[in-house]
Amino acid sequence: MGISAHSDHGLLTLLFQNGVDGLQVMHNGQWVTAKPLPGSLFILTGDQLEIVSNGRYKAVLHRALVHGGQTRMSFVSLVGPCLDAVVEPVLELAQNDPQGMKFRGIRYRDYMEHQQSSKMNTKAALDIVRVQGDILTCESTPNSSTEADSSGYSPTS
Ligand SMILES: O=C(O)CCC(=O)C(=O)O
Ligand SMILES: [Fe+2]
Repeated sequence: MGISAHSDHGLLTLLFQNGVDGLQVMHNGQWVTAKPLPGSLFILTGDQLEIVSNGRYKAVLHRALVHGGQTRMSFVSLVGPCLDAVVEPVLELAQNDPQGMKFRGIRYRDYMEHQQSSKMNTKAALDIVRVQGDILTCESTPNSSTEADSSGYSPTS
């Protein structure tokens, strides 16, 4: 099974492959084949980890290619917060970052629905929460679930 370039919506993804190449990760602007070592698990960083770490941990862009002749199997387990959790950068990380808060808070369920309803397109889903231009300072940043709720975000817009 193949899948086009994307990052996963959760915190971490555990991935176990059957030994047939196909998984590639973007590294320094190039696709690199992540060779499955026998008995090993791959752990991929996801979008929620990028948000909560204020961008310190980047969600890894990855894809899977299929090869004729060999059957490739991959078992995927996504680890994420509970669906109603509002995910936002850890305050201390944002305070220590010269760029301040890089993401707005969002309910995980809304983020997931947004990502699933859009065309799988690299890491574009993160743009819905990315703070652009008007960099927020930690003092003025919505940092509670009630403020995040009133952000005007709509998963279908
Ligand atoms: O086929 C793979 O190994 C990757 C699957 C994947 O990226 C996903 O399910 O999100
Ligand atoms: Fe994935």
